[in-house]
Amino acid sequence: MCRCYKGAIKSRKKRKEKEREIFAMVEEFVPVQELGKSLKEVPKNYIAPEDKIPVVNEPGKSVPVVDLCDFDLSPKQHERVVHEIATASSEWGFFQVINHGIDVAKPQRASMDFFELPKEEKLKYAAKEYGFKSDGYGSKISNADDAVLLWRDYLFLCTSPKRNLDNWPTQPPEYKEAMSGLADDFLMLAKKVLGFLSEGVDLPTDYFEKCFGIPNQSILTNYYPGCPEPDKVLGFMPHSDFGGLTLLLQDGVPGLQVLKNNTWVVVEPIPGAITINISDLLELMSNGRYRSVIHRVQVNASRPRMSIACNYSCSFDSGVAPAPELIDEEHPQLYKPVNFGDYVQAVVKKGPTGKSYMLINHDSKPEYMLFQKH
Ligand SMILES: O=C(O)CCC(=O)C(=O)O
Ligand SMILES: [Fe+2]
Repeated sequence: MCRCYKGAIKSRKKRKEKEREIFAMVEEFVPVQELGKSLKEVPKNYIAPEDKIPVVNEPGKSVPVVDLCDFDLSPKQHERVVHEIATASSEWGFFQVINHGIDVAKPQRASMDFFELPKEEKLKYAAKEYGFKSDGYGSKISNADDAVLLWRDYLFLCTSPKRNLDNWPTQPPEYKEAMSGLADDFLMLAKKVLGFLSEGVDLPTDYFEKCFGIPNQSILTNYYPGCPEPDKVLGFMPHSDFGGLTLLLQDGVPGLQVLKNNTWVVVEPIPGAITINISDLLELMSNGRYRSVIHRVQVNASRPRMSIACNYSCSFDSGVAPAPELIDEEHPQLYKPVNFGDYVQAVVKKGPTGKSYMLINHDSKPEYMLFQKH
């Protein structure tokens, strides 16, 4: 056996060991939905650090809304959409789309019906691993000891390249069909948006889609129960998304906030709209032209809130690098190429806090640093 082959086996083994440690088995958990029913005070391990950043919700300061006109776009409208999406993605990292042609009511109803099932029924689908590798119902995403617990339960589904429908809930009966339909619709919409984003930086329409290759897509449904002390906890800690592009359905209850000029801006829940945000890989691929921005979720005293977040990224063994076409004297290379699997492991190990890691040092060791450009 040649030396490099032995070396490859050894490093594959090491990587598997590392993965096992990070994506460790999930211990039994109490759904937050159950805690919320019985407690008058929140347990200590859910109390989030105090945040001094003010919240603004003024008219005129809100995430841009882009009208997709059911994709019946004249060349002029097409140009407008490209311009609006590219501007929003570099200034906000977030935008909402309306008239996108996707039926969002069915998957939202089916998901809410799932979370309203008795605890015993939901626990049949309890996630077996932390992180973003196995389908299932759970509450904790990271196994880091110091990760603050979120006032949130979730249902995670892998939807591309493989969909293991046998693992998906059988209740409510229409769940699988509704969510599988949403996954297909979101794949199509994500590809169209990637086309607009490519054109927005003068690259061929299929440029970013090709960079992602066969998409790795997942759907994370977040359920934020009403909370006896909503000001002490967070539904989601401030974080940036680690994938390429996130497509999100809100349910009409406010809660999502995005960081803009050091203030939290509420992302208004527009009925039927889809919120889209640039995630870390696309910031990296676009060499910083598009920004993966920090956001968080606040919870309510009495009303639960539900969101459905769909992550579009590349396969775990892909390497991702800034587009050479977007590097020149005026725009020096800001990021080091990264292996997506390593990147996700680093994020899961740390838990969803702060700006995710971006590889910015220029040697070849996979060393992740907190990225602090913005
Ligand atoms: O619940 C929301 O509105 C946002 C959730 C989120 O940020 C995420 O799933 O990454
Ligand atoms: Fe997020």
